[in-house]
Amino acid sequence: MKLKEIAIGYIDIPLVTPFKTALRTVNSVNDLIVKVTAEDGTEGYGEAPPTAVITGDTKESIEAAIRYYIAPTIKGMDLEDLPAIMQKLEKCLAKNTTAKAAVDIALYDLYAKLQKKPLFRLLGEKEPELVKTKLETDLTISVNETEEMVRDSLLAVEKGFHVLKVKVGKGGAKDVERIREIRNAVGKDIVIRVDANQGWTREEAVSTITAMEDAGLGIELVEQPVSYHDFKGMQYVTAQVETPILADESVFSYEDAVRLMEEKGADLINIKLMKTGGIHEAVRICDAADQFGVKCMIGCMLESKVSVSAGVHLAAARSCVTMADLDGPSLCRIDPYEGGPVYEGPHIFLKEDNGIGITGVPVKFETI
Ligand SMILES: C[C@H](N)C(=O)N[C@H](CCC(=O)O)C(=O)O
Ligand SMILES: [Mg+2]
Repeated sequence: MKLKEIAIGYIDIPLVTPFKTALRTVNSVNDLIVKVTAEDGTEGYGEAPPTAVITGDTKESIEAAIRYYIAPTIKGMDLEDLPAIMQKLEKCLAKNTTAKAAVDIALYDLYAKLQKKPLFRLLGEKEPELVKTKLETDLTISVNETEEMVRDSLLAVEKGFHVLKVKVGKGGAKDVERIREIRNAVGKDIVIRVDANQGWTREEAVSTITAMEDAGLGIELVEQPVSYHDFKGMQYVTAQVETPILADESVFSYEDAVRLMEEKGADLINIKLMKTGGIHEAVRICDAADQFGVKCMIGCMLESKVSVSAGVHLAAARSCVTMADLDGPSLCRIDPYEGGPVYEGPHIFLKEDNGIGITGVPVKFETI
């Protein structure tokens, strides 16, 4: 069966509240959606969020990569030979991981549908007895003035979330105050993970995390304390503090992940499909994490339910994935799609529908 057609369109979904990190502020999810169609009319969907501050990929660069490089390279290829398509996708242009991820996800969705299997069952064939059918995601608390963050944290707990991913990285001493006040408000049973999004220097990271430890704030982990450039800084912070360090912006590829695990640049890895260029490379990172005995998070950018669902399927399929930061759909004001994993507060339920499970995508597509 050949890949007959590739089409693109856009979705624009307002957020419940502005999303604020040490790197950016965003008010809506404005993403490119990809549709791939097989000769028999079966369709697969993918999504590309332009997260320029992390991946370097903009709306314009994503569209150009798919329109002028990826689509002409893979159109007409044999869908039964997915590895061959993935190799062409990887090699037709360097970097551009977001555009590659959107197409990779759409192809996996289509491939699993043609195999008549849910994607998580297909990806979980290595260890079928360990496949999960239910996940729990955290909810992100944007970085703001402390009072607002406390209010948002209490609201999240009221909605049933047990794990908060609190954005910091805007002044070490202020960050300790933010976490202290949130801990006082939510109590000791709520899990707090902290994401600095590269906002600290090495020294600031160590003093800030140590202050949180000394104050007994019970932090589960700290994500990406220093710049993604600063590998030695990641090693330094990981060695100096007790709290586990999770690498996010430092790890895009399999090679990044292996170096980090070999050279102790972090204790844990946040795998995001938009950094890896899709499921294909993310699976390789999971295989490496299995070998090193390192636990992973599957995370997302600010994305809606098409691509986040692909992350959900991968998280369900692999036992090295013990943490989910897959709250994109929870941050959106509406869910415009039909089908896909079911979100109920913090819980995500996998269904046995073929592929990713998304059936209705309200987007005006242009065939390219
Ligand atoms: C949305 C997710 N919970 C998250 O916080 N992801 C960020 C990057 C999001 C973005 O800027 O689009 C992260 O883990 O750093
Ligand atoms: Mg992060």
